[in-house]
Amino acid sequence: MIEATSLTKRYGKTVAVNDLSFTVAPGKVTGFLGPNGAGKSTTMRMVLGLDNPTSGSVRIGGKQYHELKHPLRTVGALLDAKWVHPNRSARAHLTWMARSNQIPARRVDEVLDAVGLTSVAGKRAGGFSLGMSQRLGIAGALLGDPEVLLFDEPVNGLDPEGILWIRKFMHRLADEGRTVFVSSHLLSEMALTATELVVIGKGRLISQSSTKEFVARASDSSVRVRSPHLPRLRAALAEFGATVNDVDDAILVSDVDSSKIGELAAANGIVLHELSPQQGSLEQAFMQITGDSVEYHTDLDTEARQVLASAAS
Ligand SMILES: Nc1ncnc2c1ncn2[C@@H]1O[C@H](COP(=O)(O)OP(=O)(O)OP(=O)(O)O)[C@@H](O)[C@H]1O
Repeated sequence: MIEATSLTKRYGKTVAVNDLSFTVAPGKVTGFLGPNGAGKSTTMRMVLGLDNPTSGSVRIGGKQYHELKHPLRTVGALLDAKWVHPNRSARAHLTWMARSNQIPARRVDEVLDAVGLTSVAGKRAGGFSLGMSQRLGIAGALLGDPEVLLFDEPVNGLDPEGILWIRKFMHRLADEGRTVFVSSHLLSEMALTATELVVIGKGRLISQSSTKEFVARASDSSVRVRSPHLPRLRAALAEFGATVNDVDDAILVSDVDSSKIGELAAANGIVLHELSPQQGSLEQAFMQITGDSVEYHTDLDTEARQVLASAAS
């Protein structure tokens, strides 16, 4: 369990994290979502005691990082996959980490096996692909067999196979009962990976909920309706206070749900050929909810377009 309470971090005039409170529960993958510069990395660094909060606190299993007796046995993290001496082999790197943290050497082979790096364990880490480096970073995070795991943008730059591997691995760790907290600015990716979402913008909490709830709350709640009696239906809906917009051969009805539209149509003897609530995407939800909190609109718009384009292709 991770608990942040009124967490605030200032760098000079920049407020990177602003009065942020959230909890991350065990047994689930919780996504930490926000556009670039929202404060995700700063928050993760504070969880890990790498940066001190200006005010507020963050606790892991009830303790601040510096109060943990065996930090690596409580919390493991992947912040920067390339943080490895390039001439060291994967095994030598992990052995060095294990030794300096009083972790038994046999754990090295266990974690190499867990991330599928056994066959290349003797090779120079400097020659690893990004995907292999991410696996090595994850192996390092798992060395102390910790209950809590933090991953900062773990799929950045990975190919589809690497992304799928990381996603499955996160689910496996959560199924083992661990607390898995993973940051990303990739909205579609988080929809597939996380069941819970902590969403921030400009350092502030925008929402904490299940991914499903987040999408439902913000998604376009309009209903698409087709009918051979559109003028009569339009009149009945207008009387009920609904907002109606024309699209192709249908109308999009807002402010009234689909069951009410069906009842109104039946009460007026109107035939319906289609009555379909419109499902919003995580991208729409994110854009709608983050709204003004987005610091770099242009970046986010470009990014959202890319995500939507890749999802559609
Ligand atoms: N060491 C620092 N000194 C000064 N400003 C910083 C420092 N670290 C972060 N910031 C600023 O704090 C804000 C939040 O940055 P942070 O890196 O935490 O965001 P992020 O959500 O992780 O974004 P990204 O995905 O781009 O890394 C940004 O405005 C950033 O410029």
